[in-house]
Amino acid sequence: MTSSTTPVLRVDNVWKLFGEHPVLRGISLEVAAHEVVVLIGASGSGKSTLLKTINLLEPVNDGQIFLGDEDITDPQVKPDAVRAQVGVVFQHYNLFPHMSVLANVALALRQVHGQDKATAEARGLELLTRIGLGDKAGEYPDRLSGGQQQRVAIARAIASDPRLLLLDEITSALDPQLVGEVLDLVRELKKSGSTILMATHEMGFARRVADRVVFLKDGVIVEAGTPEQIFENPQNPATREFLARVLNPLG
Ligand SMILES: Nc1ncnc2c1ncn2[C@@H]1O[C@H](COP(=O)(O)OP(=O)(O)OP(=O)(O)O)[C@@H](O)[C@H]1O
Repeated sequence: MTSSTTPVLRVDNVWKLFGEHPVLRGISLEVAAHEVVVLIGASGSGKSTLLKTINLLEPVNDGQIFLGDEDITDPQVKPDAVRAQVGVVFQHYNLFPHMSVLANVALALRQVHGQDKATAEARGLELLTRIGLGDKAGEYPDRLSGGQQQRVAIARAIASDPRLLLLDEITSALDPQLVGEVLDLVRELKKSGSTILMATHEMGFARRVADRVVFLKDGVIVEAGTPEQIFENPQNPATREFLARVLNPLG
């Protein structure tokens, strides 16, 4: 049985290789209920791959991943049953271009959760209104700005109240002036109690939204701590070097 102290997510000594190349090397990580954990690290350090293993888009070579009490790396587990409990948003919003914004948000509720059209669309409209895009429900995605499309993708991911939300570089493809509106939405999700694991290159955002920051280098967790610990008092030389580089790219 899942007790109140069971983490929502527990990654236990996960290894992932592409061919001979180990991309995740013994990753262990927990995300507690209502916690926001932010993965930082250089390009290629394994952030996206880790998120993909949790969503069962990439099989692990070794180790286990638990969602609550369930070992989702057990071959008996059905990926669709896991994905129904885990909302995901990627860098590119992946909205269906031929469907209205509302239909995009309602789709998962209909397909994955078997809701009828009217129920799914009512929930979709409620969410779009909550994120300030109720008036765009009937539009096609290409009529929206990148930031608005990404907010719709987030609305779609949270439509079914997932236990865990995975956000993979959700602002990387956006013009800088559109980043803020997406980040504000994530802060709101945090306030409303969502459990989130996200990868980002936005250090300012990691600092503002994270309960815990995890620094990955070459597939290893080098250091983890509160934003204050990581950004103001990093202990590991590799963390210090990474932060110096990304915070002062010209310095
Ligand atoms: N499908 C794949 N086949 C082979 N190698 C892969 C595959 N996906 C990722 N890799 C390699 O795994 C390593 C980690 O990639 P990953 O995308 O997880 O890093 P990342 O930290 O998310 O980087 P970024 O910040 O650029 O998104 C990289 O060396 C990448 O080239």
